Amino acid sequence: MSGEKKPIIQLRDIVKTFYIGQPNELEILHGIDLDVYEGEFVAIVGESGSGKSTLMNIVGALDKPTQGSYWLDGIDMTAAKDSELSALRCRKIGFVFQTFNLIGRTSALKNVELPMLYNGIGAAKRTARAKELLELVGMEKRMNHQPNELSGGQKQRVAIARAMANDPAVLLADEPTGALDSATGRVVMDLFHKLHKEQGKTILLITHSRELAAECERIITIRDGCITGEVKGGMAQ
Ligand SMILES: Nc1ncnc2c1ncn2[C@@H]1O[C@H](COP(=O)(O)OP(=O)(O)OP(=O)(O)O)[C@@H](O)[C@H]1O
Repeated sequence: MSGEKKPIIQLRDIVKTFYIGQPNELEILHGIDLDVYEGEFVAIVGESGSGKSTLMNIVGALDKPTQGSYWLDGIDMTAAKDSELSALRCRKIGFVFQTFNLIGRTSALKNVELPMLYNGIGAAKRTARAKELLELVGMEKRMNHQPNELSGGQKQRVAIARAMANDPAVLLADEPTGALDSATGRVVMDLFHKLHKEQGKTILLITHSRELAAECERIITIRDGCITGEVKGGMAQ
């Protein structure tokens, strides 16, 4: 139907159990249902150990649920073979981690080019897009610097440019400001707002910060592996 928003992420009855040696198993997620719509900026909050990263790993196709179904941008991710998942991850998901996870001993530019290299994009196009993205995040003057020559906030801006490289369906950010002081965290959060507003990016943000979560459109609370609350944030109309 026209005017209706398209769900980008659809999770149904997601259960995740970890086997910690026979006969013990630990059920961490107990039947999560969640829809995230195209262009939404959603925060996931919850106490330490509540299952946020476990859920993110499933959404990011880094891990499979024990039970339930997961559709990403119209693709049944639970039916995808392991051999297909890495290509899907590369094209559909942009990851931003607390600890940046940039490749050392290579430039910011090459770091941003890397996901495009994996995606089979030619050298000239890769470099041009990486430069554009570094400009978008205000890092064009540092494109030849290696990660160890950058501040934490600068590293995170490069990591965000890298996450955007293949124009993913969704940006997954797991505590992206967790290793930054509050002023630098503010710059990074403003960058997510910019990508959301100007590029219409769908963003799923895990944060411990209730203040940052309150800036998003929707705030989902996870407690002991269940979604226990959902409220509109400051950005919601
Ligand atoms: N591979 C694993 N094997 C066994 N237990 C695990 C595994 N991964 C996570 N857990 C357990 O699952 C629970 C949820 O962990 P998770 O990392 O998802 O929490 P979180 O909400 O992201 O916490 P934090 O905010 O501290 O990062 C924890 O009790 C953790 O010990």
